[in-house]
Amino acid sequence: MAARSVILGIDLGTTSVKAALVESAPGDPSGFVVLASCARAARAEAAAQSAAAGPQGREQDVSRIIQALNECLAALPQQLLQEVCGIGVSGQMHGVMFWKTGQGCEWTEGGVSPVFEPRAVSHLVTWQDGRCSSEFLASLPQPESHLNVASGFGCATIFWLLKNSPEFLKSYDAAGTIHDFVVAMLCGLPRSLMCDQNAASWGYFNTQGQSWNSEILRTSGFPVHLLPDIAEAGSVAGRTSRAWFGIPKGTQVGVALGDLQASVYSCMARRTDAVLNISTSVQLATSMPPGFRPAQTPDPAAPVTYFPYFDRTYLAVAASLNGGNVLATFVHMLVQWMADLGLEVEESTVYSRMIQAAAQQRDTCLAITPTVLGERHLPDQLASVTRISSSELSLGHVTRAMCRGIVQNLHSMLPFQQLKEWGVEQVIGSGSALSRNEVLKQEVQRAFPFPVSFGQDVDAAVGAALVMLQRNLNQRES
Ligand SMILES: Nc1ncnc2c1ncn2[C@@H]1O[C@H](COP(=O)(O)OP(=O)(O)O)[C@@H](O)[C@H]1O
Ligand SMILES: O=C(CO)[C@@H](O)[C@H](O)[C@H](O)[C@H](O)COP(=O)(O)O
Repeated sequence: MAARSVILGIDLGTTSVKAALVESAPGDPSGFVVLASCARAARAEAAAQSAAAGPQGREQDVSRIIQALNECLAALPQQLLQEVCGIGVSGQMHGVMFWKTGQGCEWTEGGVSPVFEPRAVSHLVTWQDGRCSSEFLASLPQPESHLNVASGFGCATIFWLLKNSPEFLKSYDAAGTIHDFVVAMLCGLPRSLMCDQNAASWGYFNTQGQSWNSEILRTSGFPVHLLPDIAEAGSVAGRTSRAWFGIPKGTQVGVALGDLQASVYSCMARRTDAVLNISTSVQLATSMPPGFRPAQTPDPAAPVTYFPYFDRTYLAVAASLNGGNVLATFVHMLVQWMADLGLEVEESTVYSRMIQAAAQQRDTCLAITPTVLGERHLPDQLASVTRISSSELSLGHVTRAMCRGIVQNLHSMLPFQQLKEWGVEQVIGSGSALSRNEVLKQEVQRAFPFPVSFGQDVDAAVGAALVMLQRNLNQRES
């Protein structure tokens, strides 16, 4: 029997790590089947390594993210892992971590299979980080890019560290996103490699020229030696330097992709589809026509931005900072209040009870603007609650209003009627915050003037695998 072509897809998200094993299935309408998948919460939030980051700092412990990745791989069927012939990796964009070349990890051979553990690495400063104030961002040089620079973008964070913790930066000679780090460790790359999807999410990257604004950065004293080399999205970064959870040594590993682009790749069946991803954050994306080029002078007040996709095409994206993290903040608040009252309740219990209560509460007059993190185009618009009446304060009312508020906030960024004018005919939902929340699904279906269907909850991992699968198939045809 011919060897199977199984591809492993990985998504290193902000809240959880997902992994999926995908195989080509010519007889299936989608052309592929998901043989197995796994998700593990990373619980990686950690105190900022630089005290100057203040309460707005948002950092994650890389060893906890890798631990969640190892748990996912260990939970996948061993006999399928042995058949893996390619690995696709995606993850939370914008964030930046640092490591020492050649010392970023240590491979331990003691267990069932070699695994790598992070060693000389920093925390990951994530896309939710707010240490860069508006004043600090205004002090930075003007980029030559179609995208503005916001707090939580890799280059902004590096500029902040250069000013506030210069000694910290001197400890490292490599940088990348968490998913670039995983690819570099799996392949033993001498230098960090990054595709344009993630480079654009750092700022100071020109997608037309496919290059960093090196001169602008160098003139400002930016440590340009830390910038990763650039490679095409969908290209191969290298081959695994060891066997890994039964996956053979020498397996091809793709250059790491953005989580949004990987989700879109797995969900968008037709160009007229829009993809709504609600995970820790929210993105509503639709593809722009081939040949489309974004204006090179971005409007900081514009709620819709253009993300590089594949083959020099772009996605129009309304990217809200406030998605599942709003619900998570509410849940954490309730758990904290109950602890203050002497009661101990599991977060999972709160999620299930609040969603159940809201499902019974089909409507509410309570109105919640959920922007606890502000928005990149409106950083000072924080969350608010209006139309509060004593009869609408149940857990069901508040949860229904929160779910509705998340969707309405997105609508205020990209009016759904605009999608119709762009030729969109249906919306595909993705992301765990959506797939695990019937009330959020109801509010999405109510808000959109089109049919809405829902993908899987490991969409970015499946998308990362499909990019590698398609590459393998193209290689065989050529
Ligand atoms: N037990 C649960 N029930 C319903 N929703 C949950 C539960 N746990 C987490 N969530 C939601 O899922 C979101 C995280 O989705 P996920 O896809 O894991 O994010 P990411 O891809 O950004 O890591 C959280 O922000 C929260 O809103
Ligand atoms: O914020 C934007 C875009 O600006 C998002 O696309 C961003 O990449 C993602 O929200 C982050 O990568 C986090 O993704 P997720 O962890 O919420 O899935």
